[in-house]
Amino acid sequence: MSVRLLLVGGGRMGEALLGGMLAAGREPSELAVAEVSGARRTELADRYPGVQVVASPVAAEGVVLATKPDGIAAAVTASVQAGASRLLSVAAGITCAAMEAAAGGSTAVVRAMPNTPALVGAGVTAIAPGSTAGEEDLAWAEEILSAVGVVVRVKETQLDAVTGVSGSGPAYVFLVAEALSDAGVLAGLTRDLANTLAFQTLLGSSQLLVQSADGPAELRAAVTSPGGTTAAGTRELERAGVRSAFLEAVMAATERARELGSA
Ligand SMILES: NC(=O)C1=CN([C@@H]2O[C@H](COP(=O)(O)OP(=O)(O)OC[C@H]3O[C@@H](n4cnc5c(N)ncnc54)[C@H](OP(=O)(O)O)[C@@H]3O)[C@@H](O)[C@H]2O)C=CC1
Ligand SMILES: O=C(O)[C@@H]1CCC=N1
Repeated sequence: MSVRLLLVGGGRMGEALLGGMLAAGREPSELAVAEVSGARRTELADRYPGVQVVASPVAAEGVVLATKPDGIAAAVTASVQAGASRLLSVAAGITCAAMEAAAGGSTAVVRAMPNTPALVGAGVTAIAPGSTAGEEDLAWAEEILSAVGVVVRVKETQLDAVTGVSGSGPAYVFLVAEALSDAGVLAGLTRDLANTLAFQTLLGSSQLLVQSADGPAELRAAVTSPGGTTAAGTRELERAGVRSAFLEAVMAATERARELGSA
């Protein structure tokens, strides 16, 4: 009997999607994971009882491809041979045209760029259709991905930039969290206390940003008292080129996504 959804590649992103979908109420028996690593299969089977964990693709109504970009073509071929008629890839850089060529038929392809906060239902994913994918295929992808966060539709040409901003973005935020905590320790706080302050500050600021009618510049102004502590701290961030570093980071990640697609 075929499962409703097969995930090919049970690594970090694959597990984030799997965990997010289960937390959102998907039945484990609807899901299967194909994963080449035996050790990883054991981990996944232990962590997600009821989900079928296999070494290679099995028959499924739809397939989510979450291998590394250089493994996508082979995973497409294996999934189509196992009977998939609809594919959703989360791989950075790999174009719909490349996947359609590997599928070699009328398989509908949707390309997506999610991020790991999917694991806690707070992801954001951009999706774009391949040449034969229609409204039903996009709605199918949205149903899967909206279980783990916000979904937006974009043009495929925008997906490499999306990768630079939100696909890779959690890593930049975690780096900020580490740095803020390290700074607290430098200023004399214990690590536990510095972590609590840094992490809750990121969480609270994000919630304020999405709930407020004000944008980031207004919210930052509200923290910055004339002649006060925040202005003194912000001067150091500007002096160190933090704003420019973010611009360069996103451009470098966007360019790397393009390279992965042309390799
Ligand atoms: N991590 C992230 O935050 C995000 C990742 N992505 C995309 O998700 C994809 C996966 O990334 P990530 O999870 O970080 O990588 P991982 O290396 O953690 O996961 C990939 C997994 O797929 C396995 N695998 C490789 N080939 C096959 C195959 N043919 N069949 C089944 N399993 C296979 C790998 O095994 P082995 O290691 O033994 O090869 C590995 O366990 C990438 O394409 C990436 O661009 C997209 C958005 C965010
Ligand atoms: O680092 C990567 O290539 C993947 C794609 C986006 C986030 N992680």
